[in-house]
Amino acid sequence: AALTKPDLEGVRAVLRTARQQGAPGALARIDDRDTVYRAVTGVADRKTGRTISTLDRFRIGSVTKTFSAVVLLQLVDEKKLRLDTSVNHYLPGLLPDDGITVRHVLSHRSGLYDYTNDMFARTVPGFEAVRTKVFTYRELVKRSLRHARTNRPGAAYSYSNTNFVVAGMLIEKLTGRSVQTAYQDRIFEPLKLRDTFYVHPDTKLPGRHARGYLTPDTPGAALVDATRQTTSWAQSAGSIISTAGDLNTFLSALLRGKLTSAASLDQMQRWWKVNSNTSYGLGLRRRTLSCGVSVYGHTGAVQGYYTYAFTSKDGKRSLSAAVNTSNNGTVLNTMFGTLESAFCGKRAK
Ligand SMILES: CC1(C)S[C@@H]2[C@H](NC(=O)CCCC[C@H](NC(=O)C[NH3+])C(=O)[O-])C(=O)N2[C@H]1C(=O)[O-]
Repeated sequence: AALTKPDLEGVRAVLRTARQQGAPGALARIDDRDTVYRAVTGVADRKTGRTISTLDRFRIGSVTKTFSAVVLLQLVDEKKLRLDTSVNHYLPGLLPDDGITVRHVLSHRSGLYDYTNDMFARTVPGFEAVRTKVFTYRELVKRSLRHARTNRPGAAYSYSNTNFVVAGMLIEKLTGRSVQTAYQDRIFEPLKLRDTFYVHPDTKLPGRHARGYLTPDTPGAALVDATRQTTSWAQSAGSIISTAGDLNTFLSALLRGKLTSAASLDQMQRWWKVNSNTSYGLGLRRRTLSCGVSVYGHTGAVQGYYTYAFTSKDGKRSLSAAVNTSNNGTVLNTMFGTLESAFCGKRAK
């Protein structure tokens, strides 16, 4: 059934609320077939007061995981990788359990502990300790393996950044090139995502961008400008920089079958139930909204930025929304409302 018209006023109201709840700036862009809707409120830069724009680039956090999953599914299409084969077959000796397969990793069912739990237990000290650090993939996996696994391979969903660090290692091993080259050659270039970059370990966001502000754990404490960081703690799990428009192009192309075979897109959508309205496939989330419409994409949380990037089943309507703050659960929850307004339209009065 055709979607009801997006409720742009509803999106604007959500962004205003997010700003009242502590986001310096908020933006949203809906691409609905050939119609573009834009909404912004607040500032990209608290010092200069520059108004935020949907043209501003920002860190997309774990929306990066969908890009990494797409590259690996393209390698499946090229017969270089099998989803139900052990990770250790491709990366001998990496993991302590040969039973962990590529599919377990991409669906957060490997049981590998999330090293960021330790790293960011205390938000600002944790961030300051790593913001200029450069980690190897192996160092990050090693941090994870200091802990017991959360579940037997395949037995349960347990979100872990470690899984998409392993995904990055698989990409580099199987292509013989960096993940930056893989993203650029396989996704950014073909889709002409001119505002999308993987610059790790450079700390700067290229060109026009929103500055990101980390909310400290202490209520009322001043925001911390977190814009400059290597994001080396994240890499193939969370280091891509993009814009709302490019993310909409990416997710629409993905769901319209432009990036992988139909068989691989089906594999990405073999859903594991996370809670009553959310399921996870392979680097892809499905959210079922109050109006019964399901949307497909990912969310992201990286110091200074929250992102929602989702598209309809046929890829014809996409919404990306972002705020330039993080560690503010109220704002993260409020921003879910952009999905409701974009895909469910005006609430029936
Ligand atoms: C599951 C999530 C929300 S968390 C996960 C990943 N981001 C991280 O793991 C970083 C978490 C620390 C970020 C930091 N928080 C703290 O330090 C809290 N002590 C902040 O808010 O800036 C990402 O992105 N994912 C989101 C996702 O997939 O939606």
